[in-house]
Amino acid sequence: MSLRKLVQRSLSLDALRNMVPDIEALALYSMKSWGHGHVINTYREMKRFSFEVGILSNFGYIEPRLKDELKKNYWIVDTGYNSFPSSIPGTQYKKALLARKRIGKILSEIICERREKKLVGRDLLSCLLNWKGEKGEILSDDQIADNIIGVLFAAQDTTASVMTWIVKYLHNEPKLLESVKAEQKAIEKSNEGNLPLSWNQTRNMPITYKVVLESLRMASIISFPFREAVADVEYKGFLIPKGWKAMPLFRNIHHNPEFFPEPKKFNPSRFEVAPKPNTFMPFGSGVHSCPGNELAKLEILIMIHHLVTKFRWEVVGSQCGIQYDPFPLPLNGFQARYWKESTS
Ligand code: HEM
Repeated sequence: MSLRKLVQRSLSLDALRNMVPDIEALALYSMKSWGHGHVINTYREMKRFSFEVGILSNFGYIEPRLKDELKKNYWIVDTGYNSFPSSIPGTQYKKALLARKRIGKILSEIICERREKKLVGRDLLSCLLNWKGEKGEILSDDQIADNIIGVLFAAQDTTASVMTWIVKYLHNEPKLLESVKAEQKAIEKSNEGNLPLSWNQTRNMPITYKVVLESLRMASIISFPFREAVADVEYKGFLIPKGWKAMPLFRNIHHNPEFFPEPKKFNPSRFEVAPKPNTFMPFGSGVHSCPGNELAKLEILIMIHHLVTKFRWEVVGSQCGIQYDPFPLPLNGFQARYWKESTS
């Protein structure tokens, strides 16, 4: 089985079904400190949540001590990976390189324990540990660590920036927020306010789901993927010679009025009709399309459920502007004050 298939399997609908209670617990835990009216950087909070979900899907359970170590070092890598590459001690880049080495050691410890105790699960690490190539070859600890870090990286900032945009879009559209709230309150009520969300409930949130799709379109946080023509390609009378780099601009396609009328308008109801093939590709397309798309949507829906049923929020400072981190984000990570719904 190819490595990609392995990642796909660990993130399949079947695997995700069992993760709903754990993701919900992580969402509630992440929102624990909200609601006191102090200013919160929404993006930073969403990053904490998406990181926790990433850890869950990669490892299932890991010892709190190792998780804390992993978290601490991952944040150092996160701060430094995009900084000026310098090996001078004390620079962000150098610190990130050292943290990456420490992550390798932490992962080796986790891998060693799993191998010794013969622990098996459906998480990505278990799948990687059990992987056998066509000739019976297995993955080295380094290869496993690279894959784990790659998936953690692909999972965190992407999902966190989409969630931040959603909070902003809902804030800008009070009527829409009311409809989403009504949908989610009805679910909460049917659970008598304290039962956990079920898988079926997460698959039956039509208004909220359309908000997620429209946010993915509007924000188009991955503007384009990198591709290379593997053969000469003729496209609309132009020749793209074999070996040339090509960048399909998803953002332009998602904002083309021919496919999405009034593209600058946030209008989830446009998704009542399925978009034409190859006009809506927030998770890419083809052999390298995102294997984490269902997990991303699931955690976003769970986050929205608790956000709108438990909190109200007010933006702090300017609402306009975008920053790149490297994905597009509302300026300053959407700073807002959050209050518990029941309190004034
Ligand atoms: C809203 C959140 C997310 C968005 C918008 C997103 C989008 C994308 C896009 C556009 C690609 C590139 C596809 C291409 O090159 O054609 C991609 C690749 C990838 N994504 Fe995501 N992603 C998200 C969340 C996740 C999550 C939660 C995971 C894992 C848990 C994940 C794992 C991956 C991996 C492993 C790849 C590389 C696939 C390959 O090269 O074969 N992503 N993602």
